[in-house]
Amino acid sequence: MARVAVYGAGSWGTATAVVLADAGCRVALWGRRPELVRAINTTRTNPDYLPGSVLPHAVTATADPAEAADGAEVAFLCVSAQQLRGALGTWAPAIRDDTVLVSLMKGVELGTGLLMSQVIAEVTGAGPERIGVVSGPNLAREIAARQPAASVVACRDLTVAARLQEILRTPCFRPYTNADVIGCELGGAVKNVIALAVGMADGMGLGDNTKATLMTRGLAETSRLGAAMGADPRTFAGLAGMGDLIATCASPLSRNHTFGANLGRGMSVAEAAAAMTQTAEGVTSCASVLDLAKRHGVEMPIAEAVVGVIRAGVRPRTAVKELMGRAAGSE
Ligand SMILES: NC(=O)c1ccc[n+]([C@@H]2O[C@H](COP(=O)([O-])OP(=O)(O)OC[C@H]3O[C@@H](n4cnc5c(N)ncnc54)[C@H](O)[C@@H]3O)[C@@H](O)[C@H]2O)c1
Ligand SMILES: O=P(O)(O)OC[C@H](O)CO
Repeated sequence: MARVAVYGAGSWGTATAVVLADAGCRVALWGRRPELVRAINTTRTNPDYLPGSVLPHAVTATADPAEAADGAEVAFLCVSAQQLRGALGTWAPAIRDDTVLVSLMKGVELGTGLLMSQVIAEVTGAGPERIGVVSGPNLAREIAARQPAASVVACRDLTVAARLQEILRTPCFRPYTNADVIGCELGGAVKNVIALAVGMADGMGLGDNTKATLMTRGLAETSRLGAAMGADPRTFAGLAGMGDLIATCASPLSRNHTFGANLGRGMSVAEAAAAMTQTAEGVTSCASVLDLAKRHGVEMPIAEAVVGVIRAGVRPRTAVKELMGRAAGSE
């Protein structure tokens, strides 16, 4: 039985712990707050982040990073993207040098423009053969309810990706391997920004043509940035690209979509933020995605429009007018 650790007992960390337990692993789930750890171990649920889902007995929560790391072949990391660097700094001393480190996150670090795999490499000094990523159309509540879904496990070393595939595979969760770590991470980070835009369109009462346009042109922006960063263009047609974009933009369960819809209905950014109890990663990462685009000389007009709404108080209707008023182009 493989022993694994999941650092971060939020909604996705907890849902991933369920998948890993179903796949036959013994799972240590690290949580920051001792009272939540106690509640998880006594009620077998995570009342704050995944209420209603019963956790398998193979999942044990702990607030001690060393206890979580003990004997772990893989450490899955899952806090909000801007918290990773600080949190990993406290976990890393407890984690063995041969433990594979896997990001479950979908964001870009503000200021540095680093993807989560790059933050992991910088903080721990681990090489690419020890760093993986899981990304795909995986809304936590659906995964925890064991609805059939697929995802991508990426690592530059395909032997490691294949091991991660084995560790995560269940009758309901089907991971595919990929060596394109950057493409998978970009797909996940940028779709959050596009889901904010689609949510705004929904909130404004706009219809399916508008949303299909945002999703398709959003994927074009993602692919352009990916090409500039050395990603494999095929990744964006797969589960970590188009797949995740569709799930997030279409689902009322998506926090990014919900945040955008609240803005589209007329809430201010502060009001929309106050209405959230969980991470809507695109709200912060939109600025770092746009920053990355500028560094690579890539045009990302939808991401720019989202940053305008979130950071500069542009009204969603004005942002739509500006996008439609851009110079005509070719596909
Ligand atoms: N929820 C999903 O459906 C889903 C699916 C796939 C990927 N993701 C990605 O997973 C990441 C986390 O999302 P989530 O849904 O689990 O968020 P969440 O808001 O449900 O949970 C965030 C967790 O991070 C912890 N945390 C925050 N700051 C911390 C710090 N400084 N130190 C330690 N822990 C800290 C919180 O206590 C909480 O447990 C995001 O990048 C998100 O895009 C989420
Ligand atoms: O709820 P969201 O918007 O963070 O999206 C969750 C997952 O990333 C969907 O794959």
